[in-house]
Amino acid sequence: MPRRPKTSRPEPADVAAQLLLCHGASALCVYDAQDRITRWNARYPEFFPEVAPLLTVGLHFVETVRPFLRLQHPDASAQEIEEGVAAALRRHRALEGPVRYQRADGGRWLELRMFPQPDGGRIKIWNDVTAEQQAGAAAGDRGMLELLTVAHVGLIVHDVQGRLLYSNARYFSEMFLHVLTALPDVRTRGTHAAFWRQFAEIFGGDPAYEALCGLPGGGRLPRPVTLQARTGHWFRIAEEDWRGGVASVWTDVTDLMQRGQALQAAYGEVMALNAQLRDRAETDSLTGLPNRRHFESVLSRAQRAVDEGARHAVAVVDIDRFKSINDRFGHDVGDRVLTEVGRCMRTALLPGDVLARPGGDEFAIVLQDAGLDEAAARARTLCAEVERLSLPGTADQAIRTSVSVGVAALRALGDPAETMREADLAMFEAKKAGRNRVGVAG
Ligand SMILES: Nc1nc2c(ncn2[C@@H]2O[C@H](COP(=O)(O)OP(=O)(O)OP(=O)(O)O)[C@@H](O)[C@H]2O)c(=O)[nH]1
Repeated sequence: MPRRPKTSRPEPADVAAQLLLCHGASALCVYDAQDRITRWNARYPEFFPEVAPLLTVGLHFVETVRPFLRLQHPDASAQEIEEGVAAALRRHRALEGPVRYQRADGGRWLELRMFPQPDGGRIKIWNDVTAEQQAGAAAGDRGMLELLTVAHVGLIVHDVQGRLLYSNARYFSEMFLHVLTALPDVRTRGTHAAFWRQFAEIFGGDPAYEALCGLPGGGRLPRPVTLQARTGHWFRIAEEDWRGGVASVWTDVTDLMQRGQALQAAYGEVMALNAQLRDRAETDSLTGLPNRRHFESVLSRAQRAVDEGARHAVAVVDIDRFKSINDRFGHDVGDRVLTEVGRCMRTALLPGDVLARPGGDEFAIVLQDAGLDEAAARARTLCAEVERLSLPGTADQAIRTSVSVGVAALRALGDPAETMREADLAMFEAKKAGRNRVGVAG
């Protein structure tokens, strides 16, 4: 469905007026700050026939009251009429909540609402509630409707033909405006079905609103929906069958949604912190390599893979005569040597190999996809790379170092700790044989 251009957005107050201009069931009259009539809809003169012949833009409120009072009180003096007019003007200006009254001529029962406008003027809306008032059975509903007038939900009821029957002040003054500011043309479409149809047209393409587009003929929502108006407010809308028509209840859930989002953000932060803690618990802080704990879980995984047919080997690496580096250059330089040897070996290994620093000047490796020969060859590469490493010790003296390595192959259904001990022994053999070399277990 094509979207309508949203360039000529009406002002909320204007939209409010438009809404009632189109809803046949209500009379609407707009007054400026000086209580002069600026707009009205077709129902207004129908509701107030005595005003009809006078109606012009700029007609003052009191001019609408005077003829009515004269009609109702033909024997009243001019002063009494003027007192009545003044009282009516005071009520007009002081009106706040909805008022339900019967016209003094004994005709319609009306429910009057006033919506103050930013320019100091006001919109007055009258609903004809005669039928409801007269139906004895409706007495209970009336109480309920009065309750809903002050409730924190928006309520709108459409009759069996889909025409607006009732809307409480909250729905109209607060909630509907959030949506209506985005609806450019409500004038020609007054029914419930038309509302949803237009709603779908405007918001089509947005998944939250797509659900609404699927309504058959704009009929009642099959289940409640929560959606965000273009103003940022969130609404939960639930619709129920009501005497052949539809009752729609709009609840502003902005607060709830914002709290939910804040909660979700906090949950995300906690999860990120947990991940950080887990990382820290498994990382050697000096070299950034996996620590003993991490290595043990990698070793167990490698053993399980070998049990299932893979070929992996392990290696134990020990820096040669590391104590003397510490003694000659200090502990800080010793630390840097550990870090650099670690970095050098990491670069020399294959990406799938896992290099860890379990502690001291010792490293441990799981060599992926390697039998004993392959493992020994990769270990010899490590020795050669570390031997080439040159690190600044003092101003005039570079540090050269080497490593001794022991390798062993993981055996299917074997004990990985036992294999590590074998690699350790092979490393000691390499040390005994003169260092800077590889010992092979078995
Ligand atoms: N700078 C530094 N030194 C450490 C660290 N952990 C252990 N060491 C030192 O590393 C040295 C290990 O020495 P050994 O393995 O006993 O012997 P070596 O000097 O390496 O000699 P060989 O192993 O026989 O070649 C000890 O002096 C420890 O104090 C560390 O985190 N930083």
